[in-house]
This record gives sequence, C-alpha cells and structure tokens, in this order.
Amino acid sequence: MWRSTSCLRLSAVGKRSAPSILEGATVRRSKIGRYTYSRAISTTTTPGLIRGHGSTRQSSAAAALKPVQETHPEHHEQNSSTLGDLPTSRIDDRKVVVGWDAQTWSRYHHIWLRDHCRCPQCFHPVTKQRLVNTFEIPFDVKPVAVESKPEGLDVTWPSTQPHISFYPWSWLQQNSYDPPLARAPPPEKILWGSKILQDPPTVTYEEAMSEDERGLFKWLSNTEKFGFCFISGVPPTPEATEELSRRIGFIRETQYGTFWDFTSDLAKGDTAYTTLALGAHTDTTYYTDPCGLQLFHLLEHSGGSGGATLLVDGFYVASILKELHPTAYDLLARVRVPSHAAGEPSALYTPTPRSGYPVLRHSDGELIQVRWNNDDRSVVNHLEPGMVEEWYDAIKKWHQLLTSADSEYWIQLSPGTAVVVDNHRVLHGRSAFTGKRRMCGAYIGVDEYRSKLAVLGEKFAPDSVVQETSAYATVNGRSIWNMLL
Ligand SMILES: C[N+](C)(C)CCCC[C@H](N)C(=O)O
Ligand SMILES: O=C(O)CCC(=O)C(=O)O
Repeated sequence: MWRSTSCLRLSAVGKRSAPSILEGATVRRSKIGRYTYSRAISTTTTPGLIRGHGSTRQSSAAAALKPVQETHPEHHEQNSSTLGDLPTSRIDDRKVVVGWDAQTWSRYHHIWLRDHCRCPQCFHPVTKQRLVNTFEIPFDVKPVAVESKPEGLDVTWPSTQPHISFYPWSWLQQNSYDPPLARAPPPEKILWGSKILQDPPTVTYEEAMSEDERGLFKWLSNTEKFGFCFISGVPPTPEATEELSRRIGFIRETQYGTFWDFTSDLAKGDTAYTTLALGAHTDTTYYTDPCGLQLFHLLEHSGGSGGATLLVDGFYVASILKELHPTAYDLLARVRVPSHAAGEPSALYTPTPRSGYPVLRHSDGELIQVRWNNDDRSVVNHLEPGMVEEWYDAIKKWHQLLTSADSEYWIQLSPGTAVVVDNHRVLHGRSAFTGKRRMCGAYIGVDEYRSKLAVLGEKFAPDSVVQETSAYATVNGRSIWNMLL
C-alpha cells in the first residue's frame, strides 16, 4: 500500500449494481394497524388476485411485503424455473441453486433459506425480528418448488398450507455465501497526515442542525470518511454544544459526567483537568467498549497561551507502520495492553479481560480500531520475557510515527468551532497551556454513532437492495430487506 504525504485514499471497490427490478410496478398504499406500507402491484397482475401464504392474516400482510404477481402455471415446474433473462433456479438435494448468468451460480442451503424467510409469519414486519422458530425447522427441510419471478425467487415449502417464501434477487445476490458475490464495499475512508490542514472536513452549525437532517448526514459521513469533522458557527455556549451533540444520539455518561464542561482545576482525577500537555491518545481505553465519538468545543482561553489541539489519523499512521515496520505492526495487532482509570476515588475502571486489548484491532484482516493511551496504560505483566524488549521497540516505532511532523495536525480551536472525533480511529491531544481555558463536550457511544449513520443512510443513501425493494417492503419506515438486518 503506497501513501502520499498528504492523503491516502482507500477507494471503494467498484460496486456491481444488482438488476433494477421495479420499473413499471404500480405502488398501492395500505395500512397494517397504525403503520402504512406500500406494495408494488406488478403491471401484469389481475386486480384482486392476491396469492395466499397460508393464513388470511399472513396472506394479506405477506402480499403487502412483496409484489403481487399473476402466477404463471406454465412456469411452475417442480424443481427448476427459468423465465427468459431472469436468474434461473433449481432445487438440489441440500440447496437451491440460482444461476445469475452462464458463469455465476449461487447455492443456498434449504435450511438457510427457510430460516431467512421474511414473510410476516416468519419475520415481524414492524420489529424486524425473527418469528420463525429456527429450531423447529427440520434439518432436512426441502422446498417442493422454486419459481424465478421478475422481482425475486419464490420458494414453496412443504406444509399443510402452502408456505411461499420470497427473496428479492438483489438480496440473494448481496447475501450470496456460496460463493460470496459482489458485496457492497465498506464506506470509503480517506487517510490523512498533517496536510489535511489545507482542507479539513467541515460543516456549518446550520447544516448540522438543519431539520431535514441532510446536514447531519453530511457531518457524520465526513466523520466516517475522515475520522473527524469540524462544525463552524456553533454558538459558544455549553447549551448549544450539548444540543449539537445530541443531534447524533444520546450522550454517553461516564465518571466525568454526561455533558462535560471542564478546566484545569483537577475537578476530576485526570490530567485532562490540568494544564499539562497530553500526547496523542484515544480516550476511555480502560473501558471494555471505548466511546465512539468525542466532541470538543473550546469555550474560552484567556490570560495565557498554548492549549492547541492535536489530531492524528491512527489509521494513516498504522498504514505507515505496517509498511515500514511490519513486525512492530504485528505486535501491536496481537499484544493486549491493560489500562485503567483510577483518578476518581469512586471509580476504578479496567477493561474485561483485565489484560485489555491490542493497540490495533482487526476484523477479517481489516484495521477497525486504534486504542492507545500510554498515560493510562497499566502494568504489562503478561508478555513472554523474550518479547518485552521487542514490544517496547514496537511501541517506540509507533510513537515516533504518531509524533512525526507528517502525522500531526495541530489546530488552535476557538469559541464557535467544535470538532467531533472518531475515538476508534483518530487520536487527539493538546499542548500545555497557561491561563484560563474552558473546554466542553461529550462522548457518544460507538453504537449510537453507527445507528444514526445507518438511519441517515437509509434516508439519503439507501443500499441497492433497499432501493429496489422499498416500494413493496417498507413497513414502519424501514425495508425488511435492509442489508443491515
Ligand atoms: C474528556 N474528558 C475531559 C471528560 C475526560 C478526559 C479523560 C481522559 C482519559 N485520560 C482518557 O483518555 O480516557
Ligand atoms: O483539553 C483538551 O484540549 C483535550 C483534553 C483531552 O485530551 C481529553 O479530554 O481527552
């Protein structure tokens, strides 16, 4: 992986869009209880012809969640189905095989398909929770028929009342596991060094607070892409800053309080409440689940100097460490680092397990979290004796890269400009200062952050499956085929 001194772009893998399948559908709105849902009535449907899915309750609701399509008996073959240029489908001994084209096939275990049925009898359309009892599905369950329809695959299961499960083609394609097909690429991340100062991600307070949430989506999308984002034009009050923080989600309360407004008076037992310089670190490394976002807003700094804010892209620095010192990178990815917060008499935080977590946490080989605060690190007593010096060499290399001029982005915050930081990626710090300096802000949990981003994504950038199914599968404002379910 090569890098520039300014930004490194981890470009998104090219998306392969699944066939759009709702052109020409007529959408009819109806109600389930207090929820409005819409269903696509295919242009070929004979009005009033709603295929049952067993019980009356299920058939009307089930029909609401999928396009009503006139059955084509001539295509209703026992164990295979093909309709022109639609994907083919056939029943094998243990799996249903879908043919996307002459070279591309996916195989879905019968039990997997049955377990993932999303008809209202098997999957609650409002709560999006599984209703089918997975453990009552016979292990050797096998469809009696499959049918390739314009919108997706119909699978008929053996039961006293015909139970037909419907799966949109785009959903089957995105969830193909045998083999995995073109999955939506992860959100793009732009790694940066000190040159980000030329054009740092910023939104205005008006954008962030706008009623339609489009500006909020821009703010959080920037944060997801860069690991931080400034908010300009924020009224320099704790009240406005707290309201801004709560736009993202509820604030995470900690031993430092809920919304914090602090200065150098050791009001809390932490060096943040002093005038000392703080090296680049992530916060709450001593929690089993460190906070996701951290928002800072400098309200005042008078009668002194210093107190500049430091930001460092931990993913950028990790990419350099991996390139220049792969052995050190590997150690930081494996060795657990214990930590604690013990400055408040009423609190003594340590993570579970006590040995803590690696500095660089990965999932499926991808770096997903940086967790580093050398000041809060506890006794390292679990290293193999032969690894101790190697580990210190590794964290020294990490520290040297973290503190290099190429990595450090220093800014002097001022009242009116807040900054939100992804505490799982971007390290922050500050220079020592004199005078009276007042900073306020809040922590937001990582799940609250990701949830808000997901909800805004549904609204402003729905995934391809939601786009293609929302006309007939949206209940309570959410498609039952959302790829996050
Ligand atoms: C942000 N606020 C001033 C409230 C608390 C700062 C806590 C800093 C702590 N050493 C850590 O790294 O988690
Ligand atoms: O005072 C600052 O600018 C930042 C303090 C800090 O690093 C923290 O609160 O975690």
